[in-house]
Amino acid sequence: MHWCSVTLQWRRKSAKTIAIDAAKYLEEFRQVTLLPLVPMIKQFLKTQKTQFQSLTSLYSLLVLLINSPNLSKSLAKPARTGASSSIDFDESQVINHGVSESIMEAMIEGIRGFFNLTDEEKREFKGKNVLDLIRCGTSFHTSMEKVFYWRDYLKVLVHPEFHFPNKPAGSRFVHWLCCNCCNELSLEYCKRTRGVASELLKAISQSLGLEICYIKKAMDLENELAMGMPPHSDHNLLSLITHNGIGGFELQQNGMWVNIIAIANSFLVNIADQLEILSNGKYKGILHRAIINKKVTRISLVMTNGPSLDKIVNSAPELVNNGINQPAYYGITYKEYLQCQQSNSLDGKGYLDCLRIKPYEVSGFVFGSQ
Ligand SMILES: O=C(O)CCC(=O)C(=O)O
Ligand SMILES: [Fe+2]
Repeated sequence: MHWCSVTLQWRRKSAKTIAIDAAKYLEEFRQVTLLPLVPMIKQFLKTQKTQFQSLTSLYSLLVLLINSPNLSKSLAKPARTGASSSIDFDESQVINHGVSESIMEAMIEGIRGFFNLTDEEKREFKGKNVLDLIRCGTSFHTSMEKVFYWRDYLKVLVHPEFHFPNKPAGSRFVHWLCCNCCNELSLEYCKRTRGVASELLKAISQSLGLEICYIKKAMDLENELAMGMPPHSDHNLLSLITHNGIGGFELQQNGMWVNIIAIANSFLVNIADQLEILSNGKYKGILHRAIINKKVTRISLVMTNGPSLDKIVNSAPELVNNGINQPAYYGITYKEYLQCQQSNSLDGKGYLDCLRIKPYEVSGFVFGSQ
């Protein structure tokens, strides 16, 4: 591919960090509506290490930013970055990279199109969790900031899975799930910039006196595997799974992902979340994922068996009312569970974690106390 043979040129330039003091901003720009400083992200950030661990190839996030047109009037002094003794990537530029000017310009225009959407239109992408697949918002972490940043952002996970907003409608910029996405601008841009990053990492390996592919190998970037399904446990009681013999069904054991080689004509049986609740945690919803590769088509049939939709699933009284064990989960209907789990991005056992009762919440009883 042509971006593999880019010649790299480095040019140093001083970096600017743009910061605006909110009070000063108010004074100078009373006519401009102030962005809400109300915390937008108060939600509990779940530990989502699994998602990081699971990504077997370069984890790429595309961050698109737009700044206020009046920004320059109230710039704080550009922050000085610390003295650098080696190449500082915040201060470097690469040219002759092979990504065409037209793609770069069209991306900039596409970004403008996204940020010109009304708040209502963007609402569905408003961010909650750091690892959301698509997340837009304002500033950086508004509930923590004394100085806030006059920028709106859109962050999308673009590799190993490609995600992109489907708005503004009709734009080449957007990701149409239903058509051949290979021609799409944003996908093309991401592929090419990832290629540039890959070349830079080779150059950096060499500059450190290491073998050319050292960083790629050390960071597992060579792996051609892609995520078929990220780590999750199933929402139901029991799942029965069968495959076309390609493998790729993986379970986590002692912190490692293990590929399960299925016996011919067998079903893989997955204990799922409702069984974990019912058994009060004696059975655990199995954390699993599916891995695919570029070469072969993988087919799986997953038969999920769950309770009735309106059934409130609680831990079985026989397992909790014996004076020793306490209920470990809040009960909700299977329907609610399903709706919540399926309308959020899959993140390990995140949703089940929300239903876990913390020891001090059980009728004032604190485990370990007399
Ligand atoms: O494709 C597979 O092997 C598993 C798919 C899966 O985990 C699911 O659909 O919940
Ligand atoms: Fe599953």
